[in-house]
Amino acid sequence: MPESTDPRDRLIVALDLPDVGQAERLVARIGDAATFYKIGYRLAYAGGLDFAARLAAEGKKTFLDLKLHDIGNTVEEGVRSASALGATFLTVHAYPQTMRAAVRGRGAGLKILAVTVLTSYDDADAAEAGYALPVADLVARRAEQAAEIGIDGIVCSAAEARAVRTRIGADRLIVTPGIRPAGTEAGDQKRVMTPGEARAAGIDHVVVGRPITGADDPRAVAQRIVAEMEGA
Ligand SMILES: O=C(O)c1cc(=O)[nH]c(=O)n1[C@@H]1O[C@H](COP(=O)(O)O)[C@@H](O)[C@H]1O
Repeated sequence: MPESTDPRDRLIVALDLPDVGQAERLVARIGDAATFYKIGYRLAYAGGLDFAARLAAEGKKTFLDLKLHDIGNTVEEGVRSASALGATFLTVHAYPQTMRAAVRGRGAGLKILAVTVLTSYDDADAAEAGYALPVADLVARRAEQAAEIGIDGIVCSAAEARAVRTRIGADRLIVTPGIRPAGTEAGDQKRVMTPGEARAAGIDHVVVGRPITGADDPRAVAQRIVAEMEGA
């Protein structure tokens, strides 16, 4: 994908809020400081899909973070339904069967992102889930498979961005959650980097939720994150 010319597009604000009213108020407070919003299943199950379609109709970019994973037919048809919502990105888990189905169901204009290993996982969590590989190796393997299958972008930690880039080439996207401006709480995130470190590692977009949604001045935090990436 060609590089976006608007630096604000690099920041995706995760609208992990309990209802559409709160999401609307946050989007209004952030104003033109952000152009791209993620709707995950906290909001999606509370009217967020209609809200996402409205945001898209108003000219914002939207990311449906539904992390689909099911039998192929269900994923393919689910992706086909989601394609009608006017979103820019949709997530699926990076299992080969799931990724192939998502590519089959993808409509024009919708990019599929494959979630490799969640940023709340470290090696011990991966081992507990039954994986023999360390997280970095699992991310690399899934990124390679995603590229072979024709997935548009990878979700991983910024710590893996350089290794992922060598495996997926320049034309696929790297989208990284687990981003924390210096001095903010990591919370349940384990593989964390700052916005500037992530940008320097070659990511295309960062996803930031609580450091913005929980801020006294969310607009100012969004502006600082964009500026930090521009300076990186
Ligand atoms: O797919 C995602 O967006 C995602 C993948 C991942 O590995 N880790 C991760 O944190 N996310 C999402 O990114 C957002 C991060 O939120 P904060 O930790 O509040 O910044 C949440 O909405 C997560 O659901």
